[in-house]
Amino acid sequence: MSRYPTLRSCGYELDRTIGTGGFGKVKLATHTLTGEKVAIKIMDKTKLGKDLPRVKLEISALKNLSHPNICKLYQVIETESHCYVVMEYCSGGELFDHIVEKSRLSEMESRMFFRQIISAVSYLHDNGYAHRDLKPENVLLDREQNLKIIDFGLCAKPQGGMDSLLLTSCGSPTYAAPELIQGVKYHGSEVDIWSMGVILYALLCGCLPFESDNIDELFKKILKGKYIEPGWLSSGSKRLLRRMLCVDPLKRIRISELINDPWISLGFGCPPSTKNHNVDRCKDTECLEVISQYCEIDKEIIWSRISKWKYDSETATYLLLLNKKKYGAPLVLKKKEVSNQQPELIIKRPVALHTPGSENRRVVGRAVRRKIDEVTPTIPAKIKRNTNAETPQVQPPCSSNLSSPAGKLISGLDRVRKALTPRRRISTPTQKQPEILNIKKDLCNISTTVCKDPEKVMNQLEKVLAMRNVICSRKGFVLRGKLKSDVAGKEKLKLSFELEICLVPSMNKENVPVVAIKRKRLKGDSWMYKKICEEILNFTGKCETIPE
Ligand SMILES: Nc1ncnc2c1ncn2[C@@H]1O[C@H](COP(=O)(O)OP(=O)(O)OP(=O)(O)O)[C@@H](O)[C@H]1O
Repeated sequence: MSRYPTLRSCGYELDRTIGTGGFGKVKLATHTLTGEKVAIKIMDKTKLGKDLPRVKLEISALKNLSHPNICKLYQVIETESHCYVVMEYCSGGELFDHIVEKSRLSEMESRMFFRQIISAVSYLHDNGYAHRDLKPENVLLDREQNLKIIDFGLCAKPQGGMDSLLLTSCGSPTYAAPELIQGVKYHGSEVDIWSMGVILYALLCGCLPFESDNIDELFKKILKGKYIEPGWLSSGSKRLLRRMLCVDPLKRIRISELINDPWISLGFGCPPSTKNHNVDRCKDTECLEVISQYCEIDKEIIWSRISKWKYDSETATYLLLLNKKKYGAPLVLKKKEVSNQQPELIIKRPVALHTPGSENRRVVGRAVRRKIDEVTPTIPAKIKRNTNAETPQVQPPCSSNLSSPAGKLISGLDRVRKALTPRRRISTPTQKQPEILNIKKDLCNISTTVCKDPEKVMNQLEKVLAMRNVICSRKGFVLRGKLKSDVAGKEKLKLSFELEICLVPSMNKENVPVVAIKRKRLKGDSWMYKKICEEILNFTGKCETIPE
């Protein structure tokens, strides 16, 4: 029995947990109708307490924003106890993982990522929003290395527009602008520019400009605005960093100047795009046709419903089809076997979020109407025709080419993987074999070792972590590490992460798989995690030579 039956009845098959945040878990799932992967943020409303407004804010911001570098919202589902936010799945990991992987990025690579951040933040500011929690952990990457900003729980939309001043102090201390930590009134756009300066520094230097374990020390450093400029930085990047990390917000570079800074355009020949990007809100007749054939309802009727952008099942199906079209997948909607279950497109309407205590007669009235809606199908789909039939395929403009050299290589490796994989990984504590990676999917946060024995790598890892005072627990080939710190006599979790020993199908004649380590930060201090990962990466190169 699934722990989240609502998600199943709403047409989502849950997979593994891919993240943990302050509000709950983020799970990978499949939208069964389109077969597309999505990320679902699962929040227990009874545990949200005073954070409920933050969740409301995040949802309302995501509903208003549509930009290629902002994580897309597909659907919001609410029950009595839970709130599920279905989003675009970013399979490329956090931008932070790239810093960990490479220690620091080249100027060109940093520029490539940073231009996308500028494009998204400029769009946000143009639409009256300030993010207020920009940091590499809140910047994810999709499968094509497109950057996606997440976590809008601290964003602000000042009523009087972006020129009005804000007062709430928020964000992560290491990325916070001087005016924010002083507790004075500030402009949301200016604090975002400061955080972007910290991000650019982190990309180029692989460390933070202002750092201390002691919060008072950290604040002193931020207020002084003095940081080390490593010798490898170009004069252009140094100049730009100084303009972004300028203590006086009035002298700090503006987003319009940032877009046109010469360092930003170097090698690209033009500034980052700041076009209005609302492409997902456009009417796509091909996708509508697919839905129309599935439901046997006129396209125009369907569009009249979808264009209301309610972020219900219809919005999700439409946006996911658009997504498929973008990457050239066939536009098909899968029919579920007809049991007593409802078709996916007929789902319960989401119930509006409400703050405890705010109930009044109007809300009760709405709730009654909602109850009626819940039993009224949104699209009366006539699905009782062919049970397993699929809608006619609409050929996308460019199908993926499996006969290309890259396609052949991937399918070849896939065969090796299949030959080596005992169907599915048995994820029990007594798991005998490490997971065999699917190199088509699992590309990020993996380091290969020179060792051929998974058990030996596991033992050595445990030793390295024990030397760093990391508390480890092992389940099969997964090692969960926890680092605790003492805050005013109380033990607090500083960091938790997971390391998994996996096998990568090798391309040599013998087909002997390579032992690799897959890493994932679960919670806590990213920069502490980076230090531990650096030791692990260092160790992976020599684990054959480490004495027992
Ligand atoms: N769309 C997504 N695709 C892939 N992974 C995601 C996605 N959204 C979130 N994650 C993962 O889940 C983690 C937690 O997500 P998020 O930061 O949105 O949660 P939160 O509860 O708001 O966290 P916080 O306590 O930082 O505010 C992220 O760091 C990321 O690793």
